[in-house]
Amino acid sequence: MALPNINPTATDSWKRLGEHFKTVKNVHMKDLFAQDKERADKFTIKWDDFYVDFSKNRITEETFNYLLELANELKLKDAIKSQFSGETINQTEGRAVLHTALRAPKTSECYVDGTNVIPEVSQVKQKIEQFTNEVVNGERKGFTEKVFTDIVNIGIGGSDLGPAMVVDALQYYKNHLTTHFVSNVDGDHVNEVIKKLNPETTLFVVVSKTFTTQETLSNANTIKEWFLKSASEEAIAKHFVAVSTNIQSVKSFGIDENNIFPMWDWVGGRFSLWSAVGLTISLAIGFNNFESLLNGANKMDEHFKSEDFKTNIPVVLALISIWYNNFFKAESEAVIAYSQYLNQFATYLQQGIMESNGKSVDRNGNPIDYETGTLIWGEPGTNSQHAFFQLIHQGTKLIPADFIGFTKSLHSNQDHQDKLISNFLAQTEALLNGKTEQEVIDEGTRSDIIPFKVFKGNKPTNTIFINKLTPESLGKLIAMYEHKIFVQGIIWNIFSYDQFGVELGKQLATKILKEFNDSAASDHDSSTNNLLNYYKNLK
Ligand SMILES: O=P(O)(O)OC[C@H]1O[C@](O)(CO)[C@@H](O)[C@@H]1O
Repeated sequence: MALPNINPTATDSWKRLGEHFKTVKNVHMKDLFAQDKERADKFTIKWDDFYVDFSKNRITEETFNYLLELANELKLKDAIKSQFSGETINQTEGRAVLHTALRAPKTSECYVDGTNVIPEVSQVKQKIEQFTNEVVNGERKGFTEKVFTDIVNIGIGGSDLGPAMVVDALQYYKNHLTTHFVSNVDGDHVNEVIKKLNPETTLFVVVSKTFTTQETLSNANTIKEWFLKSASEEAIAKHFVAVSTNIQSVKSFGIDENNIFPMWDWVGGRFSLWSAVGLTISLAIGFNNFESLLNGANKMDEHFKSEDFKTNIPVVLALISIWYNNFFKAESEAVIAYSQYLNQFATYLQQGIMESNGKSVDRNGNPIDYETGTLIWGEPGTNSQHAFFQLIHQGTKLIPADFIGFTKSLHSNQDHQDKLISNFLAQTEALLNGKTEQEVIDEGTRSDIIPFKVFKGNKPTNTIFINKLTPESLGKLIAMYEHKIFVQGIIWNIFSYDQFGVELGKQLATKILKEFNDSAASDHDSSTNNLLNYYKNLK
């Protein structure tokens, strides 16, 4: 069964939402709260250790019902079934989309082309577990019989961002191994990392689904050359491992067959941290913690699969986001985590969300005349309050924001935690209520600066309050956003799992690279010709 293929704007619920929008677009949330004492309770989902309050949104019960109708009219339930059952929903690449199978229990079944993939997944997990234990316990050693002290993950995009974000987010749970990430083809990146390494005690994890990515292969080759200055070719087998679907190319690179961790083409790069792509995560925090991360994601999968849409966290967040994107025409969304550990979370989400849903043709290949995709950005609170919150509070743009916080901090310092959470709560309250002119006057403000101190409020936020940052709760949080991406792709009638948009730049870069040794460039547009020649003369 293919995915439903329905133009969302042609549905009754979309039309109803359009009419309804005219009646609520100027309503102030402050008034909605005043009119209904139960509003917060009505628009809060409590699930496991998650408390998701979406009441501070510019929605009424009617809006919410229309949005739920939209999900039904677009056959979201069927689409979810198609995804989880391994159908080829990535139709443009002819692949299933099954990152959920990577975190499914060992006893479950999931078929791709008639084969249950779970046993293979379990085998690779066992390999990850054994390898992790051997490295962490010091049984596996380098070429001079010294134990490993450092791990370098060499990858880019989905082969870097997920592992890098999770290792950083779960650093509290880390063991003695020091982890490094090399991604950019900028040689300064790899060279700065190399400066910190001892070849005798460093393990290199080359992660590339395709094993054709220019950045990753360049970095891996540079590191190999550096390594071979102090070690023999045979030592590569002890120090280099790879994660890829392209076994042949990994072998040609010189990596021992036993050191290859396979993955499958039904795992999209940006959804791959749950596979062997997460090897660096497992090495950094231990296999048990890696497994807890996967279990957390699986709990969110179950919630997403079975929960009524009304109380289904990813579905509700996706629908609200559609409301702003397509009706209020909000262009971007901010993700503000009140945890320094989630410093890289928005950067990580950018690939997942923008590579998936930055599309402008529908599932028939026809141009779309409605907005898709959302610009995602954010930094941790409270730092971001001192950076860009001015624009969210008093700027002209509507920027819906997710506020993510944890009721307990990992280090026991209640004073800091209380201050952090007071900011977390205060900001969404301020964004909701704003400050009226009268309130500014009552503060005794000088009359000529009154307008500058008024806050309109009515700025929407979701509050995602989680008990504690653990591998499991992080797994749930990441999976929550993955499913939000899926729901939005279904509603927008686009294919979320290809990324052809990254190819053109790559092709042109390959062409330009060859031209650096030619005579003056002349077959590009005049701007590119000039820039290219400018570089050639100065490099
Ligand atoms: O793992 P690979 O094959 O090296 O690809 C890295 C990244 O490149 C992309 O294909 C596009 O830039 C991403 O989707 C992917 O995560």
